[in-house]
Amino acid sequence: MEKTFLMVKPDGVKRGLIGEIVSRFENKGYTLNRLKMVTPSVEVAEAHYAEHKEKPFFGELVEFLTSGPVVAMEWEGEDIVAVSRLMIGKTKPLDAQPGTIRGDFASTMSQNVIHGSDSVASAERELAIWFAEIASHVS
Ligand SMILES: Nc1ncnc2c1ncn2[C@@H]1O[C@@H]2COP(=O)(O)O[C@H]2[C@H]1O
Repeated sequence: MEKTFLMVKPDGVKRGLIGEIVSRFENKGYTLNRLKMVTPSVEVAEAHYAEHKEKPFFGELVEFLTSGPVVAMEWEGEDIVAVSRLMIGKTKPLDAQPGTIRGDFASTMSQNVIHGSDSVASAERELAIWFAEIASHVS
């Protein structure tokens, strides 16, 4: 069974969307294996967004992710990586279809409520960051 890493970002937590987001994946039939609410350290945020290190918005990404508590989760289910990306919707607000999480709740590219791994390899890498190897840095 496939696993993925999903995270309610600080804006989603502040706006009271944890229950709504968790419900969508529960209603879909997926299994929530692990969940924790933490304010990420800069180290964890930088590790999570390592692939965007050279992007002009990297600093903004890290600053945003460390701005408050997030809900980090491991979910499991058939084809969950691809299906959860469909449920999350596109990053660009103009492309995010109504009915998707971002389509329904996000209006900007930078504060978009939820993160979901984009491949099985990313899911493994991100789950290791948030739940194992450097979990001691998550304060
Ligand atoms: N042009 C951009 N400006 C600011 N943030 C961006 C831009 N493009 C992508 N992002 C953010 O980068 C994040 C990378 O992964 P996420 O799925 O968490 O969500 C993405 C967006 O929030």
